[in-house]
Amino acid sequence: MTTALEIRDLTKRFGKRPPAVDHVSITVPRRAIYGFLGANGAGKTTTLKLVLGLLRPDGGTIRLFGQPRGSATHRVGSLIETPSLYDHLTGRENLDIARRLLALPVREINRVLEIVDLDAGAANRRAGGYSLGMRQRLAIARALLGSPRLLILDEPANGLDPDGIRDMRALLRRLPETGDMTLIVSSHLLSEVELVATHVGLLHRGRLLLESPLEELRGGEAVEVRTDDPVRSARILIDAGFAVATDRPAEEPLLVTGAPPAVIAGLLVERGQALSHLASRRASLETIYHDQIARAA
Ligand SMILES: Nc1ncnc2c1ncn2[C@@H]1O[C@H](COP(=O)(O)OP(=O)(O)OP(=O)(O)O)[C@@H](O)[C@H]1O
Repeated sequence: MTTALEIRDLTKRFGKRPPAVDHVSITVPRRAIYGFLGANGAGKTTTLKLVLGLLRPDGGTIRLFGQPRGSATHRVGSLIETPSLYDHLTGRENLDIARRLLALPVREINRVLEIVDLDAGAANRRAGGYSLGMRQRLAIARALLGSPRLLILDEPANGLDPDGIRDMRALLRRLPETGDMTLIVSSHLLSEVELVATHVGLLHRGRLLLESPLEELRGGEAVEVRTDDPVRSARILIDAGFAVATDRPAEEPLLVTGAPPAVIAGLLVERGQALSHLASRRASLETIYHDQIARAA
């Protein structure tokens, strides 16, 4: 069995508005770090809450490690929205409450503290005095109690300063190495996801626009093109079936995907466009993201 999470045709409506999650199908392979992307309101949190059983779906199925969600015996750890901690208790005491509820041995606390890199000094201080980054790490430590095989983190880097973001990145990279663990990380920070994810899924207005291993996605080259008439050049390229990023500042070169540089140059020159710059660039997740959103519009 190689799939940690398999979602088919999942739908969730709130009242009479268009569905927040609209026939979404997602496959997360085991041991993946799955970057779940989408703008604010795309439906990421709703999807994750459905996976966790915090909301009831209107349609569709969710399977965890090959079993229907409700009967899955594997523990799923999660951090959804801001961590709720007991501020008057120390980090260690916060973990101990959760540990008792799960009937786990005391040594479990040191294990998870070590993974999230909270040292004894920090663990013995009151959580109320923690920085946001430390709070996030403590909440992740709590989610790791009992060694869940699937860990779901909703925007774990939200609100963190650059140091906090760097620490979180290192932690996310480390997690799958701590055991047979699969990670789903929702985020709108594309550059962050790019640095940690093995797979990405892109949600847009409740629909899944794209799902792919990150490497496959980035395999496509992006080509920068500058001509004396970028609007006309873009039209020529789009009409020829190539993707042109449409949301870049006018002074930036056009960014084209879907063909090698020579083909793009050949087409533009053939159509009378004066080419002043042509450079090949590895497509960033940001380019791919905006390209996909533009296609869906
Ligand atoms: N409990 C609720 N009642 C009504 N509408 C809701 C509820 N929860 C979410 N929604 C709506 O569903 C849509 C998707 O929201 P969701 O929070 O899942 O998006 P998201 O991708 O997680 O965005 P964000 O990054 O802002 O958290 C939004 O239009 C939101 O207003």
